[in-house]
Amino acid sequence: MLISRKIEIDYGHTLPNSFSFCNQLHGHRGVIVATVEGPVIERDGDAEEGMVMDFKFLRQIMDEHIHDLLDHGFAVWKEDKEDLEFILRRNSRVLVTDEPPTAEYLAKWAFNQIMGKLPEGVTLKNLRWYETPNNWADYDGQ
Ligand SMILES: Nc1nc2c(c(=O)[nH]1)N=C([C@H](O)[C@H](O)COP(=O)(O)OP(=O)(O)OP(=O)(O)O)CN2
Repeated sequence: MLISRKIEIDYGHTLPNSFSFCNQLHGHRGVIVATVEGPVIERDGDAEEGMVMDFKFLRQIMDEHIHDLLDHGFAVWKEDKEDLEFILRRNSRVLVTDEPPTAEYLAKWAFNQIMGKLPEGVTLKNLRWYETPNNWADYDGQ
């Protein structure tokens, strides 16, 4: 059985080599959807009986390992020296990325952030990162 949980964060980024306005310092209301798979718990009297896992716990994992690292923060590429220097001076919440902080990169980053944090028997199947309501990336670990 698959279940999904969505969280939303506000973050800034820039793609310095982009030919479009994405090369500006700008922000997004990111929407992040984690889809996990596991058996439905059937233990009588278990607080999670009838669930793959409690949505509440999935949210806690996403909040701690994604939201709390980037919400109201800025994702900046390590090679983008000029912006990196400014952002590190200006912001206390900064995600320094190995590659340009595209939706693709952030989907992979978020997947890896929560992959090993799930309960036994529950696996992360997909991480969807909406950069805008119309633009998103999916990462399934491949
Ligand atoms: N494959 C990717 N393409 C682009 C990315 C990306 O992460 N992966 N990012 C950007 C920009 O950061 C930009 O924020 C998105 O630009 P745009 O397509 O103009 O988004 P809009 O929300 O303005 O588009 P709508 O169609 O109005 O939703 C660019 N490309």
